[in-house]
Amino acid sequence: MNILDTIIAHKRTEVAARKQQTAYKMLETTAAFQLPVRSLAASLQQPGSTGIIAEFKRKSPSKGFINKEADVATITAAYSRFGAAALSVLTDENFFGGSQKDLVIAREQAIPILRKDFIIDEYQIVEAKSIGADIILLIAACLSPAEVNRLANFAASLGLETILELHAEEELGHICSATRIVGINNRDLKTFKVDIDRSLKMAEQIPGDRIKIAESGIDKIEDILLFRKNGFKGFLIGEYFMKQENPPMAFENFVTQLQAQQ
Ligand SMILES: O=C(O)c1ccccc1NCC(=O)[C@H](O)[C@H](O)COP(=O)(O)O
Repeated sequence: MNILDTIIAHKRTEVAARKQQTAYKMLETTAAFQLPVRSLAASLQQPGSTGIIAEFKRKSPSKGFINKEADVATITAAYSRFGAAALSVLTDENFFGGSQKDLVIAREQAIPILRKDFIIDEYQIVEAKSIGADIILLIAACLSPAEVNRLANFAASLGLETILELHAEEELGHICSATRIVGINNRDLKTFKVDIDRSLKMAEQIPGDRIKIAESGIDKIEDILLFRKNGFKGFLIGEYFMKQENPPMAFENFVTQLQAQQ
């Protein structure tokens, strides 16, 4: 089994247990469930948007702990204040040290929030809405095209947006009408290998009416400028900021330099 298989096997057990604990109907009663959804598509297309989707990430299977003591309120507030187009908050506990509570805290910010997790079941999408997420992620490497279609349409029925994440050409068939936003992950989730050119190699094959996001391994202004030249509107960045001694300051400096190049 590769790491992705391990994560998904664990996720199935986790979701089954949570379904026993909290019924769908209960999830729909939270205050966050009623909150208006903020659009990632709109945020990324706003003139002058940095396009940065800043990820709050304490640890990862590839790196172990990146920033064990990171404070979600402080860091997400700074990301929002200094110009992130959206936030990504990991809610997986076992492999990424995240939590649903982190997302609830980050929801104080006025920008769209991605629930970054391994979604395999409608229940997790209702959960995402119940904690205030605006966007969910569907990963082609662990879902069939029919599952992506079903889950993305279900998310849309709740008003949530979906990022469909691809890594390989064979996954292009997962794109469907409900997946308007397509991310290309430069990281192979089965081997952890990062190839920053992966997004560029696949860019041309993504239909022109989709909003393209480059994900993982981004640590330079030049990367973003090159992605933009190739039609990308969004840039998902986690580790680069989270591993710095002062993630808010690192983020502010990065955005200042980026804006100087615009
Ligand atoms: O980051 C990992 O090690 C990882 C391992 C297995 C599955 C998913 C994984 N990461 C999810 C992501 O794709 C990233 O968190 C996201 O794109 C940000 O990447 P980075 O800027 O390189 O932290």
